[in-house]
Amino acid sequence: MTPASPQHTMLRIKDMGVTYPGNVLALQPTTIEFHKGEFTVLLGLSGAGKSTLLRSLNHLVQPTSGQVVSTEFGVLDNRRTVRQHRSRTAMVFQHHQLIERHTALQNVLTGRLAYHGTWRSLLPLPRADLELAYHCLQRVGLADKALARVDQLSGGQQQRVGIARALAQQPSMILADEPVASLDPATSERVLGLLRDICREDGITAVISLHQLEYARRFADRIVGLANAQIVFDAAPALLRQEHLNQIYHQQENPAAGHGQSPASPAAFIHPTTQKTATSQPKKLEIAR
Ligand SMILES: Nc1ncnc2c1ncn2[C@@H]1O[C@H](COP(=O)(O)OP(=O)(O)OP(=O)(O)O)[C@@H](O)[C@H]1O
Repeated sequence: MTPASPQHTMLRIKDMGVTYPGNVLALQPTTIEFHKGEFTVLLGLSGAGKSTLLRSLNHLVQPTSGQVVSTEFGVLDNRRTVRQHRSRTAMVFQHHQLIERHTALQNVLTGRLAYHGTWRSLLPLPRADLELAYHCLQRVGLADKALARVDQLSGGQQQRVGIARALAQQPSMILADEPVASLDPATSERVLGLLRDICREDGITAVISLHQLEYARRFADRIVGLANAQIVFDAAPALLRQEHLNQIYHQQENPAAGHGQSPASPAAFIHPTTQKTATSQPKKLEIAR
């Protein structure tokens, strides 16, 4: 696939910051764009702010400053645009969040609920929804498990049901928060490969948080590295060097420097498409811990 270009911006984050109650600064005011069809991996230590950034993209976490702007629906500053944006933004969770006693097909069908009003969703869903749900299960290789209860499926199969449910939503964007954290390495690779291939085929913009650097290198079109509540790297995987990893993982070149302080050198922001390098001086961090 041709790398996504800036002209195909899906979502713009403008000076968006998140401070949780208790004055916990989880995300410094951040400006970043996500492009159509791009598979972006968020990397960073635990507590760096990956989930906060990811979940604020559809206001599952409410930003405390700045804006999220959807190219399709506009600024997410009212319930209507948030609802419209969420209807086209599917989520994949670490622990699947499936209804265990229900079948795979029933779970995938819940991906259609965003398209129906509250009252309509109490009734059986239309046949077209059923066919779409089955097709989504076929795409993740689980057509033969459509009528199996999900608590009888393996962890990897359950996550594939989670992906099928996301696809049933016919999303333009998928947000996946550590989707392979509970899976063994072979299953993780299969699930991530499947997700990446489907997103490519359908031109879905994906933002995925991961802990595994090797998967980020292998599957991502773009890596966004976070440390201490701010972005310290944003570029294609091929441009990720040891110095950037030191920043993301807080490894100080000067061992006398304290662990967890802000990076000593400017962070690299290399546009994944143009591969031009610019530098941005990291702001001084004042993070309540
Ligand atoms: N609901 C909350 N209330 C208060 N503080 C929170 C809340 N959620 C997260 N935090 C704090 O915000 C910071 C960023 O957390 P976040 O979950 O975004 O990090 P992360 O990089 O996703 O970590 P992990 O990889 O462990 O999931 C952390 O200091 C965390 O303790």
